Amino acid sequence: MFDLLRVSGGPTKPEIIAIALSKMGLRDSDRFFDVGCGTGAVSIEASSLVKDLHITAIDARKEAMEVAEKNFEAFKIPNVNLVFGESSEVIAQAEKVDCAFVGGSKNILEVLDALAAKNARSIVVDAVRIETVVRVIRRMQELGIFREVLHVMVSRGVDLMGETMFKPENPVYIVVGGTDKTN
Ligand SMILES: C[S@@+](CC[C@H](N)C(=O)[O-])C[C@H]1O[C@@H](n2cnc3c(N)ncnc32)[C@H](O)[C@@H]1O
Repeated sequence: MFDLLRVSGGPTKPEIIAIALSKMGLRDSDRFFDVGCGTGAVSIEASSLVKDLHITAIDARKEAMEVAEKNFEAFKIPNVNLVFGESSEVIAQAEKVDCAFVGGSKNILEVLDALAAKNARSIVVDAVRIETVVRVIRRMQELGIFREVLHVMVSRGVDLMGETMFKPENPVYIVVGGTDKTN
């Protein structure tokens, strides 16, 4: 997982992916959308959790597409549909969406509207800007799909003269919603 090829903005930190996917409640054969997939790290981890996951990984950057494609090949991820374009438009064309991880904030309100229109069971948004978090919470509340919001801080141990100190990473907000209120 940590030999991933990188692209700016990614990969999402493994600890954040772990929390986000624990909130997702993936099930076998789900149709999972990785919105703003970047390196594809979230899809790669998600595919290890359940059987027969159908992944649609979307990004609007060519360089992210190239990196994600190589990572999916290297990690032998089956059932991935890698799509270049604007996520809200791609989601609107989809037949079914069970779960979505949203790691890109462009057109976030349109993305949420499109996911809600598909009755997505679980939507997990990862954001670092507080303005994005507020917009996402408000829209999810308007759509009747808001579940919870988390503020996650991770400090990583680093060597300091042969001993260990902790260096904090920037806080990340995880907003959880969807039609399923039980997770
Ligand atoms: C922070 S990076 C995502 C990192 C990714 N989760 C990973 O682990 O590598 C955000 C990505 O979302 C993409 N993005 C943002 N908004 C988008 C949208 N509306 N549609 C498609 N891609 C989008 C950006 O191009 C960027 O590659």
